[in-house]
Amino acid sequence: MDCGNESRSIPTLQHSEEMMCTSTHHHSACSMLVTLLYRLEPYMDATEESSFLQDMLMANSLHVVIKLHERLQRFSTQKPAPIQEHAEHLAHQVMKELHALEARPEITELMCVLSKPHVQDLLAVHDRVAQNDYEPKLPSLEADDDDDDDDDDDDDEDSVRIIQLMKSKEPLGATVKRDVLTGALVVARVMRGGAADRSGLIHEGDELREVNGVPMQDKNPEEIIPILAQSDGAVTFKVIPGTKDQLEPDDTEVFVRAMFDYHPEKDPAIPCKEAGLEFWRGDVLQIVSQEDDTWWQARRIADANPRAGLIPSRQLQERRAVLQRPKALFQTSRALKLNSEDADYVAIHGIHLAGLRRSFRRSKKDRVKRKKSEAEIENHDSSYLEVMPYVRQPGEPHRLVLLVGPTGVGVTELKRKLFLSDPEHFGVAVPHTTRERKRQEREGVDYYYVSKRAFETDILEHKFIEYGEHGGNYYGTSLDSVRKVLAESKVCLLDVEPNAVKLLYTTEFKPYVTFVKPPAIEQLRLGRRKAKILASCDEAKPTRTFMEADFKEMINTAQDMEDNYGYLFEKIIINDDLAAVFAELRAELKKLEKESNWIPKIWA
Ligand SMILES: Nc1ncnc2c1ncn2[C@@H]1O[C@H](COP(=O)(O)OP(=O)(O)OP(=O)(O)O)[C@@H](O)[C@H]1O
Repeated sequence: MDCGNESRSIPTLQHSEEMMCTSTHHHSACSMLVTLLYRLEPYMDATEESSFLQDMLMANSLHVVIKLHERLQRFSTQKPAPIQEHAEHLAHQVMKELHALEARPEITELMCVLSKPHVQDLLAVHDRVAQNDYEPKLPSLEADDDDDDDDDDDDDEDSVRIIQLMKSKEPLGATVKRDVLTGALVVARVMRGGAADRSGLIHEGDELREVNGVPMQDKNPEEIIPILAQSDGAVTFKVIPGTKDQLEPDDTEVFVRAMFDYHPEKDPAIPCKEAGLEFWRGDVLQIVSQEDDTWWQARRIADANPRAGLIPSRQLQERRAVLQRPKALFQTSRALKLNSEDADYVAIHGIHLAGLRRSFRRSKKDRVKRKKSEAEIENHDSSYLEVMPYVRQPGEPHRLVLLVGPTGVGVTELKRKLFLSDPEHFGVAVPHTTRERKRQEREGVDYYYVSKRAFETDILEHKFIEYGEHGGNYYGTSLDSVRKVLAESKVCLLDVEPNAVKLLYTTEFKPYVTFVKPPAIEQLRLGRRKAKILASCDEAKPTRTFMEADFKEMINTAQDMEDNYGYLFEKIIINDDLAAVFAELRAELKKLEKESNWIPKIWA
């Protein structure tokens, strides 16, 4: 090989490398090929041979194979751990969600990719590998003639079934109990989507005779767990099939929002703690089986795990709720007296936020004062609320955004910030008043000015969401003023007392109820040092700085609100760092407008 040849071949290779090399590993593969070519060149006597070899070694496919080989080599020492074990189920859920969204090119493309058989197979294989669901091989089944010699009962041999399952990392997904009548150990429940269910071989009511050759006659249900734990790979069950009908295929589409927290390990009544499903208030659950009146089977939709868990049925939970004594009646907000002039609260950049005017806000507080004697505890759903996915269609009004919180927590501040962030997009309902219009004010912008008689007629006709009296005048927010904002295709921001939420809990408004919660008292002391609240009735000035008692009352009222109305709250935000909370709420509202969200089924 002469120098001329060398200087020709190497640049060609380098040119090829630039097109393909994306990693240092690949670079080493390319250098290896260059070296190989270089070493072989002295043994080649024809240009044809040389160019054939060069072509072969330069082929893209060869480089890709080498690159793959190098990657795999790396993983042979690193052993990557799966991020999650149920990719197939997750892809299925994603497809369902995408289906509900409006068709955009990227959505269509993703759906197309996810529905390709080879992508689905790839995900299935991924899951099997992630769950170690591939080894060892099932041993061949021995004839059970010998075993039957030991049986001291005279069951019909044909009815005994031998089942082998491969044990992977996931639990079997079945519970067992002792049959009180026969004393036999039977399969009490097969958890939907679990290993036993997917095998299709174990059914509720099957009698367990042996597990891995160990007779079950004298065993307690708990004693099976160590036997299963000891078994490595295949688990053999000898069962007598029960008479119970087999489970229907899993096609239930019942979704609920949980109204309470549930921790199975703390529930003494659950038949099997390990089979329980933990959840928190607000979680959306898919109910996959309601066969048992007391214990349902459900999955949390946010989980990728397809195996269902046990949860208390609606019936059970409501019975439990009735037995619990209601907490102290809802404490009303601080009493206020009509001692300040009727001043604007906000007039920034020429934007008057009528819904934030101090006189109006005070009237709301007075209204609360008047209603103090009314019990705020209502009969409410204390278990599950059936929900369904919802995506706003183009042209449809936005969901009404309701902000609820104890006095001084920052509801008005958040509403103001949201409105000012995009006055074209957000709107605030214009309130009604019976007081005189001031010179600088405009009808329908600052207030709707109406007579006392007209206001009282509207009260009787239930036109107000809330109303109150302040300085001898009525103030109130009407349903129509909210409708007006929605009709302008704006997101209507409204803060109401929690007892008014129910009035708006309709298909028309589809309210998104956000509860603004105070942080711990230490944070309040620190963060609200300079903040001002509306003063109480016996104070000369209309606003003043927070006092210790304000913080305590805020926290107590928030707790009462959560206890009594928490079932209505779709979002809870803790108003600590104002800028962060505002950003979170803004992002949440954006998501609400674009993505699928869960709404009560009764709004359908
Ligand atoms: N996260 C926060 N950090 C510090 N100050 C805050 C925060 N949120 C609100 N504030 C301030 O606290 C005060 C009370 O807030 P705001 O007026 O919004 O209360 P509110 O919930 O509307 O109660 P009310 O209806 O009784 O007026 C205001 O001065 C406001 O700027």
